[in-house]
Amino acid sequence: MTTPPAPHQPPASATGCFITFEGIDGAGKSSHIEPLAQALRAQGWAVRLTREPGGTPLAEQLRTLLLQQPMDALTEALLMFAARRDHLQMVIEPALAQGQVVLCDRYTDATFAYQGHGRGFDLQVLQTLEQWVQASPPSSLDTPANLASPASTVRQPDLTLWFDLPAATAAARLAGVRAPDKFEAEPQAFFERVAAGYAARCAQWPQRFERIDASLPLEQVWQQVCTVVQRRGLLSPT
Ligand SMILES: Nc1ncnc2c1ncn2[C@@H]1O[C@H](COP(=O)(O)OP(=O)(O)OP(=O)(O)O)[C@@H](O)[C@H]1O
Ligand SMILES: Cc1cn([C@H]2C[C@H](O)[C@@H](COP(=O)(O)O)O2)c(=O)[nH]c1=O
Repeated sequence: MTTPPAPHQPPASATGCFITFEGIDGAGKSSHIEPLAQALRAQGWAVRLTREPGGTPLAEQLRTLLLQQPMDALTEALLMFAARRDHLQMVIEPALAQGQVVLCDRYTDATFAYQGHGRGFDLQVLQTLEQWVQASPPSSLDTPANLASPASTVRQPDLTLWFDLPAATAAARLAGVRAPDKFEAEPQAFFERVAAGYAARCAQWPQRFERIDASLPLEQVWQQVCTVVQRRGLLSPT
C-alpha cells in the first residue's frame, strides 16, 4: 500500500489562503474549481468553495438580479460591490480566519474587467469602492469616523488564476450549452474588451496573477492549474 502524502495542515495561527478564478464567460473556470477543491482536500486542506456574485443568501439574490435585469452601469457596479461586502463579511473573512483555503469563482478583477473595461465604467470610482468594500478586517468600517478615510488594508486574493481564452473560442464553447444570461448575451466585442481588462489587471498585479492558457485541451489546462498551485506550495505532486 502506498503511503498518502503528508497533509498540508495549516498551523493554528494561519490566516488561510484566498484563491480566485477569473476569465471571460466560457473560459473554463468552473470546469477546474471543483477538481482543485477535491485535490486540496485530499492533501489535508479545509477548503471553502464559493463564487461571486453570490456565496451568501443575500448575495445570491443580488446575483439573480444582476444576471437577469437590465440596469445602468453604476447600479450594476454598486450591486456587485454590495454582494461582495456581504460575501466578505459572512464567508470569506471567517473562512480565512479559520485557516481555510477559499476558492472563489470570480472576485474584484471581474468588476474591473466587466464593469470597467467591458461597460466603460470609471476605473477610479471602482478603485474607491474597492477600498471601502474590501476593508480588512471588515469591522474597520464600522464607525462613521472610519468611513471617512480609506482602509489601510484591502482584502486581495493571494493568488488569481486567469483563464485566458480568445472571445471567439469562448463563444463557440458556450454556443448551445445553456440559455445565455444578461452578460453572456453581450456581443463578442464586449468580451474582447473584458479580456483586455483582464490582461491589464494581470500586468498590474504580476505577483498575484498566474495566466492559464485556456485554449488547450481540458487535461492540459488542468495540468497548468496543478503546476501553479504546486509552485505556490499548496499542493504537492501526487
Ligand atoms: N479546455 C477546454 N476545451 C474544450 N472545452 C472546454 C474546455 N474547458 C471547458 N470547456 C467547455 O466549455 C464550456 C464552458 O466551460 P466552463 O463552464 O468551465 O467555463 P466558465 O469559465 O466557468 O464559464 P462561465 O464563467 O460562463 O460560467 C463547457 O461546456 C465546458 O465543458
Ligand atoms: C463578480 C462579477 C461577475 N460579473 C459577471 C461575469 C459573469 O458574466 C457573471 C457571473 O456568471 P458566472 O457564470 O458565475 O461566471 O457576472 C461581473 O460583471 N462583475 C463582477 O464583479
